[in-house]
Amino acid sequence: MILMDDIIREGHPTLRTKAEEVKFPLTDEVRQLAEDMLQYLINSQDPEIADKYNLRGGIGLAANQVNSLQRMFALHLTDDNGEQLSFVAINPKIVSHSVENTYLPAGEGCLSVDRNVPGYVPRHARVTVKFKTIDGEEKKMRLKGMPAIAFQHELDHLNGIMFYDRINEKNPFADITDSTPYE
Ligand SMILES: OCN(O)CCCc1ccccc1
Ligand code: NI
Repeated sequence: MILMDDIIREGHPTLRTKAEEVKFPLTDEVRQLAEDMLQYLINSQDPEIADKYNLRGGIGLAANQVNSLQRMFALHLTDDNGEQLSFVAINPKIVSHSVENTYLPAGEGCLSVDRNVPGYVPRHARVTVKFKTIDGEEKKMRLKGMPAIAFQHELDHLNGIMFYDRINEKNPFADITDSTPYE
């Protein structure tokens, strides 16, 4: 099982390296890693397991964060309608997005960042995404709200981008044009 010790922290070069397309069919090793990443999120959201293994709660986890350059990330969260989203996105792409932006008024955090970095992180309010599942199935989804924000946070990781790269340096809480806070 993935533990906090397996999650690399800022300063580790893999966080700034672009992940490579995953080849299908998946090797057993890549499949296992994908499953372990999703399991980490499920464990981290279970109070007993998280407490027992000292896991930081997360709704997403990208391969870079466990020192792998496979182009995939796991998401495990409930959307605005209470729908459970739980999947590994392999070779994910944003195929289109809204002009409108959004951001979390409380800012963002990251399992690979052991400090608070205040400021608004501008994200597309709505995204249409494509990816393959562990079983090689092509998926196309329209996301908004927290799922949209999380998908973009994870996809950034696959491109070596950290959430604070997107915060306005001069004024971290500057009004983000064309945007509505996600509250
Ligand atoms: O990359 C995953 N991660 O570091 C865990 C937190 C993910 C996250 C996603 C959206 C908004 C805030 C935090
Ligand atoms: Ni992160």
